[in-house]
Amino acid sequence: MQTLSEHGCFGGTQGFYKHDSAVIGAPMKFGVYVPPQAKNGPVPVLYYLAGLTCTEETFAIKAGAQRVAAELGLMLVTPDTSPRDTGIEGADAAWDFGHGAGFYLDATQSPWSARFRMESWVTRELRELVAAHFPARDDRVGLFGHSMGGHGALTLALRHPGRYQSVSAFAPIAAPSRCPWGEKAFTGYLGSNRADWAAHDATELIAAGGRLPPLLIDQGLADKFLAEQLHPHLFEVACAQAGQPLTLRRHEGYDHGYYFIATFVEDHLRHHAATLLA
Ligand SMILES: N[C@@H](CCC(=O)N[C@@H](CSC=O)C(=O)NCC(=O)O)C(=O)O
Repeated sequence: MQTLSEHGCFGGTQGFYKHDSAVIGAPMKFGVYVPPQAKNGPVPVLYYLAGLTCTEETFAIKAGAQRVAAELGLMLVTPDTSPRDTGIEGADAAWDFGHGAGFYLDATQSPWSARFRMESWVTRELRELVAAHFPARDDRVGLFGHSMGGHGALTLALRHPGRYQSVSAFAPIAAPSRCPWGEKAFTGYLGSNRADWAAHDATELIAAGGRLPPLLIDQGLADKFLAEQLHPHLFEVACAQAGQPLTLRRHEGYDHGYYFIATFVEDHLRHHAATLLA
């Protein structure tokens, strides 16, 4: 593991790192905020999965989460959103597919399947790396994310029961099989058989019996992607029918960006802390 940079932040350290990923077969970057409490022993860890076009730096720079993470004693881990510089033809052709748009799944379709293995990287390899190199409690791990990363948080927690003790999302792509972003990504990464998509669709996974810890989701009502891409109402119905506890908060005047996330990020950290620090 290579340290790219480290910065003092609210008594802890915000760092950015790179390692040679075996599952992806290429270097991968990630950020870690280590709170001051980690000087006294391992602390709970909260993974944040970012959205389309973002990097491992976006949340660390824009969300302003470190102050509350330092108060609560939570480590924050921010993975990059895809492999980079893969050389795969078409990987830079669009902002919603390929580089910066890994969708937190392991692609099954060539040529993407050779490198785009974000699910294995985030849930297994990166987690083992963080547990080995940072004062992290691997038995107290939460997961949240935004948009594509909100989809990732919901689906990875559903696909790996018991691995994440707390889950939340900002404006997640909540029914990806039924929106243009998800249809494009799933066709490219998983193929055109829609039956294969359900295992990566949070709404379908809940309907099929998947369960999560009580969920917090925030959604801005001035979000330009809400009507066409996000479909939280479909996820809400699936949760209600399944008895999945969900607090879905809709906020007038908030769009899809990081001003929205910065406004509500403290609530999400406290939601996770209530479980991870209990
Ligand atoms: N380039 C796009 C806008 C891309 C965008 O809005 N990305 C979102 C995530 S969208 C879903 O995953 C984001 O988080 N961007 C980073 C930011 O700093 O806001 C366009 O042209 O509309």
